[in-house]
Amino acid sequence: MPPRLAHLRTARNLGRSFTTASTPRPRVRITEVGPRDGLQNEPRPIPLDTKLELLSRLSRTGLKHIEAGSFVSPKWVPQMADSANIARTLPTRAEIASTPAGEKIRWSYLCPNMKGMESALEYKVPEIAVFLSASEGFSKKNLNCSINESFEKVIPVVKAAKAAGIPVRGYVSMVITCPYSGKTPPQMVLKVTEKLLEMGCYEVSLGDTVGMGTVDTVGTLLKCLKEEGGIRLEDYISGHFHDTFGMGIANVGEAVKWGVRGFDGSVAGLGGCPYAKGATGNVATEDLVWFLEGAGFDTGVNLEELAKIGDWISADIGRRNESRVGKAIMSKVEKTAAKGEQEALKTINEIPRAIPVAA
Ligand SMILES: CC(C)(COP(=O)([O-])OP(=O)([O-])OC[C@H]1O[C@@H](n2cnc3c(N)ncnc32)[C@H](O)[C@@H]1OP(=O)([O-])[O-])[C@@H](O)C(=O)NCCC(=O)NCCSC(=O)C[C@@](C)(O)CC(=O)[O-]
Repeated sequence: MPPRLAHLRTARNLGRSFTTASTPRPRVRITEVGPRDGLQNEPRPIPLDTKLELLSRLSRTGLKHIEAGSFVSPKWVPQMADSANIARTLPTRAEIASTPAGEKIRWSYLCPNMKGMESALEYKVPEIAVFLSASEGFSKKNLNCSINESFEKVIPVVKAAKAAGIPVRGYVSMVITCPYSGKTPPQMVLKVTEKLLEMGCYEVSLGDTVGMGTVDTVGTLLKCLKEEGGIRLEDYISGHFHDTFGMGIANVGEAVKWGVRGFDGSVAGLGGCPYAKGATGNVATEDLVWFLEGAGFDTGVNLEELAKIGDWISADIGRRNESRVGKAIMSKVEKTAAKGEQEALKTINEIPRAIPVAA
């Protein structure tokens, strides 16, 4: 059998075993980045109340890892200037501390340096993320320093977080290609990823910041991390795919094939990066959940609720809902709305939750 078909057979077999009634479906980790990555690039100021409402609604979907804000310079990213208010307010709202299943929600905040870390410590945030680049050009644009200098800045941040018992997630940006430096060598991504893991990040999220990755380039990168770096992709790597070229979900599929079990999504596909012109949002979380559930995984996320949130936030901030799955679900809701709420819900629930890959 040619290698491509052999791979399809593996996927089918996986789909079958995942959907056997007696075996629990394997879990995937989803990090919702909409309130941070999604909103940080919005040109108009978004009221704090809208952000809090978004976080509150997301907390009721089953998502348990949500990026709530960013302790960065307000001159650089004005939209995130109210992150301290968010960090101060969230712990006062007991009703959104846990998912509907009772799991504690991990609100996370970006911290580029010790000044950001001071805020994280002041507000006792549950988690932080540090972010570096695999390309020198983007490092300069995004962090105003070289890759080596950015390491010097995050080492004390990670140390301080560990001393305070705060888990740290790492990001590597421009893992495939960079608008300033060109193609990123996978070995460079490996080097930065290894350093972040050695420092003590519990996982590293690989950012295809400009969404130019394809299944081939993503596969080549993951092969390098796995085979040259010996990194256990299922435990230590998440995929952070922007959907600028419409390849996001295809790249998630490729990453799943390589064993990656963590993915970032942004509700309604909100987003872009202030220092990567033309980059659009992440893979929409609705699309991610649909795809992963369809492949036999358990995301723990209520897709209908998520679709409603995507619809609401897009309308509220005046942008297009970029989630095709979200729009499809909402059109079902609208079409059946005349029949009453119960009927509408029944129709949504008819959408297959887990489509076996083998079907
Ligand atoms: C990193 C810096 C701060 C360096 O910025 P800088 O200008 O080199 O830093 P500085 O130390 O010289 O400080 C300059 C001013 O910023 C202040 N400052 C300094 N640090 C902070 C802080 N933490 N919080 C609040 N204020 C801060 C500092 O106090 C000072 O204020 P001034 O004296 O001029 O009034 C700056 O470049 C910055 O904030 N950049 C923003 C980067 C960013 O947020 N980018 C978007 C997120 S990354 C991303 O989206 C990619 C990702 C993660 O999603 C993955 C992917 O898709 O690839």
